[in-house]
Amino acid sequence: MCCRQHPGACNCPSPSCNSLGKHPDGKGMGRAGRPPLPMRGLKGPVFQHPRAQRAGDRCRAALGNAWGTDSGLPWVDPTPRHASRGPNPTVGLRYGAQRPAWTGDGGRGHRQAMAGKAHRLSAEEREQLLPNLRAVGWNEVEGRDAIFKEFHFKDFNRAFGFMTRVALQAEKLDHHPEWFNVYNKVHITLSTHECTGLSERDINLASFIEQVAASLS
Ligand SMILES: C[C@H](O)[C@H](O)[C@H]1CNC2=NC(N)=NC(=O)C2=N1
Repeated sequence: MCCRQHPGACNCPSPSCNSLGKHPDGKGMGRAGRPPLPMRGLKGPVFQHPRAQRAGDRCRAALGNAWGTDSGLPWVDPTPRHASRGPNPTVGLRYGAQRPAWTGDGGRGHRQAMAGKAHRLSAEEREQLLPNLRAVGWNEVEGRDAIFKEFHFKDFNRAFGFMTRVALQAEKLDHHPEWFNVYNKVHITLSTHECTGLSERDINLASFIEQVAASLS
């Protein structure tokens, strides 16, 4: 079948019709007659911010300030742990504000957003932000102002897929993890060179990493 209007063996009148399901009227069905799959990846409901009113508003509300909310508090996804989207609550969310699609400027804006001088998190900021990360397995590194987490995946493909997604975002943010991979394990350390310690950038990247890991588990 090439499309719904031409079920059975492909016998469309058009020579351009092929097994990819391109209908002669130009309305390609995508995958051999089936409707296109919904967008996979990070655009799903996991990003739904509690203050987003419509589906298209995902996390726009997180643009408010550095901590992702107007209240000054970090945002934690209220979805319970047992819910189907995965085991981890969402921490932070500032990275959402840096997605190029939302800045509408091809990503320059979010790079600029990262360009301001990074500062080491204050004691108050740490009190506010680190418990959320600790709750999902991030720990402070002994003898260094950094956070660390070990991720385990089903196999190498998933581990490498995870790293690829994180790498692309890291490059966009101009903020890169220190990491180690062997087969299905990925160890990640986050710290900011610029201020020789933990900054908001690490919290944001950790938050993004959590989302990616949750989407793959
Ligand atoms: C020159 C370049 O912008 C800087 O070295 C960026 C690149 N990636 C980075 N990654 C991390 N983790 N911390 C930084 O301060 C940092 N700075």
